[in-house]
Amino acid sequence: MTILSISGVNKRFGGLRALDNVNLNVKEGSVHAIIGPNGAGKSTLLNCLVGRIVPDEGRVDFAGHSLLGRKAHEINQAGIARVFQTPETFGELTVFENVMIPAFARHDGSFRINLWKRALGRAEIREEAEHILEDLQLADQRDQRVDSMSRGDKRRLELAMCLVQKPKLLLLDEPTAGMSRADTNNTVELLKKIAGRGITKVIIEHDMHVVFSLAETVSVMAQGTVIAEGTPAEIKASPRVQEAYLGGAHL
Ligand SMILES: Nc1ncnc2c1ncn2[C@@H]1O[C@H](COP(=O)(O)OP(=O)(O)OP(=O)(O)O)[C@@H](O)[C@H]1O
Repeated sequence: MTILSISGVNKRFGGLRALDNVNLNVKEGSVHAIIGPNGAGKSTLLNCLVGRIVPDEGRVDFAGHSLLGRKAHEINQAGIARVFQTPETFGELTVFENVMIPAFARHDGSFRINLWKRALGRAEIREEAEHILEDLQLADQRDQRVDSMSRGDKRRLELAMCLVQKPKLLLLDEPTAGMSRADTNNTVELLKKIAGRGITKVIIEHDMHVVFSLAETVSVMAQGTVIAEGTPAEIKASPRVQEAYLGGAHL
């Protein structure tokens, strides 16, 4: 069953067609990667899914409802969470406090930095937060201030902050960008570990090792449109993808 349906989406920036009739369906429970060369339109498309950019034309439907015209927090409450290229965490708070904020928001609908203290009084929310820290191997850093953490750890924390919201759809924007090979492999293993939870994932990623280890379906974008879609094996074997993606080099 399709959980996310993007059809006929166009977006222009002045004279530039950043998205040109994009059509893309994501199957519920799947891991769907979107790849493509720089400037292909991947981030613009992702921004259309979270209410940061409004397409000029087209439809974006999630679980049968249009996302267009909805504010970012409404989209989040509808069950879509996003992990950014640059981690969006609260540096002056601890790891545990950071996770308490979205955990509380899931129960009470408001995502505000000063609310984590109120959440402390709620045992079920505390337990959810502790549990997610265990899962993402952050329990040892529970009481550490976030601004003293490495970038890789911050990204893991951001993933925890998304997962504690129990999203239906998780959008991962280059989850391993800037990471060492060891941190990348660790992130891939964590993402595999959470794969069994029925959370649909859309992942934008340049690292083909990550894409081919995780994705069941790969859509390839070039010049604002989807030029190919298939399994990792089909995409690797596609001459059109080789040509458009790397100017003829092999993936
Ligand atoms: N706010 C904006 N104003 C003007 N042009 C933009 C804006 N955002 C994106 N673009 C342009 O739209 C095109 C698509 O950009 P986008 O960032 O979506 O590509 P991308 O596939 O995500 O690239 P990358 O892999 O480098 O992140 C590019 O030519 C980019 O310069």
